Amino acid sequence: MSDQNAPLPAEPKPATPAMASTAPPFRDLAAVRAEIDRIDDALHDLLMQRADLVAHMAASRLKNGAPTFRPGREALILRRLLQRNRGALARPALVRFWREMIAASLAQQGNFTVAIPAETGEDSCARLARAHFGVLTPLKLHSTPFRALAAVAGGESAVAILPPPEDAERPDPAWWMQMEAPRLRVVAALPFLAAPDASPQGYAIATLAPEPTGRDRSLIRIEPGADHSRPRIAALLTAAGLPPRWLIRRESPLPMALAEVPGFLAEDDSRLAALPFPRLTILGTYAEPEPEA
Ligand SMILES: O=C(O)C(=O)C[C@]1(C(=O)O)C=C[C@@H](O)C=C1
Repeated sequence: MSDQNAPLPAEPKPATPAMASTAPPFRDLAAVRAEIDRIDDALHDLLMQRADLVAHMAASRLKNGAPTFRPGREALILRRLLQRNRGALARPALVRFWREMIAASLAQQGNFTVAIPAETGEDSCARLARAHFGVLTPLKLHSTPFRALAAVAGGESAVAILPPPEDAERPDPAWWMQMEAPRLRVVAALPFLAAPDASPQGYAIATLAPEPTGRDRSLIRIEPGADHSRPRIAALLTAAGLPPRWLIRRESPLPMALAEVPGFLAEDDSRLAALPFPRLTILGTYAEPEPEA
């Protein structure tokens, strides 16, 4: 037997059937479509099983009164799937499918609406809310970000999606300056799939306890002292082991700064104790977004 005809070493077995090649050598269109129908049936069976499990979880009080919306758990699900994603399925498509699926299971577990401030523009909160909570989740429009926050604080909506903070001076206080923390907390940065150095296009705010995911970021609001310029605040945070990814400062109606720092920051974190600011509030902690490509 020549080398050419020698039996080939066995192909390494895929770790799971899902990782097997999905492009068998079909010769005619009808055969490919029959295979697609077979896969659709299998997917549908699994989706029904998933929905039944969620229904069981909701009905059996397995969650024991815990909130329906678990942004940390959602981030962990998506991270795990993105990690195992292979072949032709694009990462944005994968995230799209699962966001719709998760939105469906949120809807299954009770009334779930998203509060957003009325606005226009391509990067609007409505577009982010649709991308994150799917096309069927009801969006409730409010005249201002504060009213959207009040709807969440009052239990009318489960979550608000608000625009990213900007340091441009405006007559009105920004939402982050008046947000009632820790009752309200930033629980997600959107979109979840983003360029590694991109700033979030919006934030999700809810009345939830923080949940670490292993790779998180935290938002801290600082009421600075007289000698705490923006560079000085950045230097103090860095010296304390909390180098800001970004930092903004507003002067009106009161001097206030907001910093995003890497990691999951708890109220009792020793790094906070050393900081000399008159007041510091953790506004939230959330999963670091995953890279698009
Ligand atoms: O794990 C839960 O607690 C669920 O409610 C299930 C589920 C999901 O569909 O996977 C739905 C909503 C939560 O935000 C997180 C996860």
